[in-house]
Amino acid sequence: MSTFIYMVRHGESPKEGNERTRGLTKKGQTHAKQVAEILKAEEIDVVISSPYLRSVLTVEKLAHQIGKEVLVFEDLKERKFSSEANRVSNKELLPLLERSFLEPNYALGGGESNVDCQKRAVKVLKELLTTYEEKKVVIGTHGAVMTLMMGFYDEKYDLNFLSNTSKPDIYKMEFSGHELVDVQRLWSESMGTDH
Ligand SMILES: O=C(O)[C@H](O)COP(=O)(O)O
Repeated sequence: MSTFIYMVRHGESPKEGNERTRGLTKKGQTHAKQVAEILKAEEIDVVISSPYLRSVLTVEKLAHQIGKEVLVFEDLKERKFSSEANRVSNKELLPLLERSFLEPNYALGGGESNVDCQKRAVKVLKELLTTYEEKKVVIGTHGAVMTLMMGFYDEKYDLNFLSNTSKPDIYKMEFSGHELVDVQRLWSESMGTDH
């Protein structure tokens, strides 16, 4: 029997504000409903999330649908890009990501590198694969940390992959033990997304 990890990148969130506490826009709230609807048939066992509100809110509806609460893991938070508590603008983020995927140890002062972020998030993911062996586990997540977790198992999940993901997005990863055997995208862009 396989273990399934569903990476659910959060829905649309306001483009400004505190990284930890900004929630979902109206459209993002619709995204959360769509996520719950898509995953209804999957018979999910457990719903886990990054501590950031936009991520929790994207998977909360789904958790309640199966009679559970969202379990939050601090080390599943988005890569910390800088020392700022507020969102880094897209204009600053793109060159930072480009450099980070070429130089995985690169970080701004007060921020994390890709290597640091991948290390702490994959540690959690490995623990989850052991704790929830043969179960179906949803993880509410973010673009960079999700790509780094997926990239640990297959290097094709790189900056190009990240650039082609949407908000929200859903990837169903199938594991045999700790080995990744298959990935399917469950979100369809035709459902309306944010980039
Ligand atoms: O998923 C992500 O890329 C991060 O959480 C950033 O999302 P944002 O575009 O809402 O800032």
